[in-house]
Amino acid sequence: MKQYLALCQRIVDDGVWIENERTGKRCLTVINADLTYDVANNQFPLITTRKSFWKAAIAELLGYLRGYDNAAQFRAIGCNTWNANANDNQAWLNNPYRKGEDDMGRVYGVQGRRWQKADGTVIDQLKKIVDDLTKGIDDRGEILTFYNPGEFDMGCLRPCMHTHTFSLLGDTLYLTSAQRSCDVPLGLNFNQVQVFTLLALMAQITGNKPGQAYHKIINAHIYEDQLPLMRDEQLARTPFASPQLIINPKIKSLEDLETWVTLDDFEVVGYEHHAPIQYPFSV
Ligand SMILES: Nc1nc(=O)c2c([nH]1)NC[C@@H]1CN(c3ccc(C(=O)N[C@@H](CCC(=O)O)C(=O)O)cc3)CN21
Ligand SMILES: O=c1ccn([C@H]2C[C@H](O)[C@@H](COP(=O)(O)O)O2)c(=O)[nH]1
Repeated sequence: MKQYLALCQRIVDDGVWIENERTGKRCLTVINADLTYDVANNQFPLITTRKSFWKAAIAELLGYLRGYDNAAQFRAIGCNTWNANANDNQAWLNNPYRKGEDDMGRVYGVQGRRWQKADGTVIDQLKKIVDDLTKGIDDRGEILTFYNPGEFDMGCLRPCMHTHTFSLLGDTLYLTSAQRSCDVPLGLNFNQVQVFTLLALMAQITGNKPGQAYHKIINAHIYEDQLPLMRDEQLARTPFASPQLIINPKIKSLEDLETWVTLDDFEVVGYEHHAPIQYPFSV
């Protein structure tokens, strides 16, 4: 939590105003932030200086791992975060690849589970990684990447947290997640939860112990219309201690994640938080 607040404060103190053409808004921006989450000791990095809707963040991650490509699929498992990008962005609405209401196109999990090869076959990146880690193999290329420049024009948004690299030292699993662009008040609140949960889940289903998760962010920003709430409200609050994430131990395989897992299989204990803050969202 302290590292999150330190990043917010750094943006407020040292950020540079940058015009963003896609959203038509200015963002206060810094370059490069490195966050570390202690998954080994279950220090769940949930924001405590406002109420965090962590279940939606885990649902979003679950949708990525399942290869979802439609905002209705995300809604069905308890996540509303893709409605606006799928249905309210004019550039995507005009895009001939958009297949209709709620379609997100070839983003995130589509690339992770069904990366299209030139010969017509597909690559399931996640399955290869799970199979290797289960056998104790780290070939130094256990990389799940959603970043496919050849298909950017076929999706509603380029992936922000785009590459997850897994590493094994003995039977301890590490994760390094790379993010090119980060909406710190809204997106990072979710992304921290996702990096932590991804390592915890992958360790659990591959029979390894979780170690640390490293989250590397390139462009970290606060949109102009979010700044007063962050500077004057959220940053004035004193954080509480980290809660813990409890994952149903019956989740034992990738197939479990794909088939029966729901948000009821995740629980947070010891979550003390301040009042909610509703930040404006930019499409
Ligand atoms: N401008 C922008 N920021 C983002 O963080 C973002 C995008 N766009 N587009 C793609 C996804 C969607 N994400 C989102 C979208 C909405 C919320 C959001 O509204 N969160 C609220 C409440 C969520 C709820 O009630 O479930 C929050 O207070 O955190 C968070 C992340 C993250 N990503
Ligand atoms: O997981 C996510 C997804 C998106 N974001 C934010 C970062 C930016 O504010 C926008 C994406 O805009 P681009 O113009 O494509 O950079 O969404 C996030 O923080 N986390």
